Amino acid sequence: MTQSLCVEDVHVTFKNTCIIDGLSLSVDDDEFVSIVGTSGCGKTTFLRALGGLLPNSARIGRTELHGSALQAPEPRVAMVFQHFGLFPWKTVEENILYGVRVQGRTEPRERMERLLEVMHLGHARKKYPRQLSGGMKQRTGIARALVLEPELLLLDEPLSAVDAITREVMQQEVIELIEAEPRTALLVTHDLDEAIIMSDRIVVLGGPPAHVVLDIRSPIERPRTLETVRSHPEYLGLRRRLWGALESGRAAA
Ligand SMILES: Nc1ncnc2c1ncn2[C@@H]1O[C@H](COP(=O)(O)OP(=O)(O)OP(=O)(O)O)[C@@H](O)[C@H]1O
Repeated sequence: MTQSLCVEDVHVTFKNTCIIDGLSLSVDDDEFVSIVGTSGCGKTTFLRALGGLLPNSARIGRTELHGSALQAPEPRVAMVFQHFGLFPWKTVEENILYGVRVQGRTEPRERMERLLEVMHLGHARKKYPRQLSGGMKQRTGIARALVLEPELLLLDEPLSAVDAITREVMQQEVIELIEAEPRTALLVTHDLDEAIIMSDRIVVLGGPPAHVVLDIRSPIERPRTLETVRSHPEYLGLRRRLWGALESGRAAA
């Protein structure tokens, strides 16, 4: 496996408060890694550091994607946000194509059509975000990131604002998308089951300040479905280990 993302000794400080204290992580090409940790430990801050969304004065350390530094938002990296981040005055189709247009790239019409189809958004392509359910908004957010074919996909609790049933359906959809089109991805989630179902590897952060408590490769191989993961003999043991690490991360903070 080739290394895709390399994070070395990253520190983030806001107004003299240390939020991330020397975090290092390397991620292989096409590896799907989940980051879990108790509320406020610094997970979103870590993703924002990778997405180039923090002022350079707030962070030090090395963040590289395929050997070149990540310091500012760039086309190689796409982020999906918890609260969708859609432009209310643009239709589904316009939202999906926004990044492509900003980058001055040729519109990948065929790719967009395929994403509209797999994300069940074809019928809603001319609708505005106010006319969509939470699930449809987030499908649009995910399609907008994937249409860019990013080298690194950052997902910040993308499914936490949708109801439990939609969440499970979308977990499966995202798994299928990633399995059909492998991609290096980091997912921040509070949900241990979501992390287990979606990931090749799970990193538990303690804090603040954020630090790695456990970094574990999943014993449950792809292809994963909700069904096969929950009935897997290693599932409960893995869940217990993650839970223990979360508790110790909180205790040490
Ligand atoms: N721009 C900022 N200025 C000052 N403090 C900040 C800023 N952004 C985040 N913080 C602080 O950094 C800490 C970590 O926040 P962060 O959102 O990264 O945690 P999190 O683990 O993602 O939390 P949650 O799971 O609740 O979303 C918090 O104490 C937060 O108040």
